[in-house]
Amino acid sequence: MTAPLVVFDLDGTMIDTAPDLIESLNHTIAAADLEPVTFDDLTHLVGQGARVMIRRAFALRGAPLDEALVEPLLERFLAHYKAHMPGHSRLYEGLTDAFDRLEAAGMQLAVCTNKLEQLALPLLDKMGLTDRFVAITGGDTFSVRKPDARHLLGTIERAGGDPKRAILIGDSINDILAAKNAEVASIGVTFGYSDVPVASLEPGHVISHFNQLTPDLVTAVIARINA
Ligand SMILES: O=C(O)COP(=O)(O)O
Ligand SMILES: [Mg+2]
Repeated sequence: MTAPLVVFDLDGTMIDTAPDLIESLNHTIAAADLEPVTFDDLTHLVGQGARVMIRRAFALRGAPLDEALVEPLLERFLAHYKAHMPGHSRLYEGLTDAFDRLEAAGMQLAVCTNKLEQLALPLLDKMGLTDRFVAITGGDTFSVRKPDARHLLGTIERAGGDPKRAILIGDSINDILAAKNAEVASIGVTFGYSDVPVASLEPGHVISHFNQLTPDLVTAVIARINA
């Protein structure tokens, strides 16, 4: 039988990237004289990748955004983020111990993030995580991204997994909706960047620390969705 596959979101789930996202976004929008954003703002801005984050920051400030400036602003963001990577980013507590437990139980790990590949791949590398995963997909790996089911299903396919024996661990509506759209099990984490309580999105289960992420929990939440 196919090994169970545990698919992780990146920003706000495995890695606390908020300080770096905020710094790079503020550097970007400063070019248009927009006021800096805060962590609370970020929870409304993040989730659909850097391009959408920039667009949402302009909307937040009520500033018109000239379409011709979107790509130059994105380049400004990417250059700043890459130059400072890994910046202040840190793994959430207990993540690698959870990886060890899941792997020891014969489970495989993968990443499904809306972060662009050119940011996600080097960041995972710098955080020493790349070798853990059988597949890593970003917001531009396919023509669609979370919450579209095809992003998650494409990730599971690349990992050689089975959607009925997979689970997505994520912090935001894009994750939980992608899992629901794909009819894949899900676990929401409370410590990420959701602008609503993750429990209100009705994932299969909610955890507040990675010490709660055990092989038994993964097996139980997957079993429940197939019942
Ligand atoms: O960078 C984003 O906007 C979202 O990234 P995530 O899918 O890893 O949370
Ligand atoms: Mg996230």
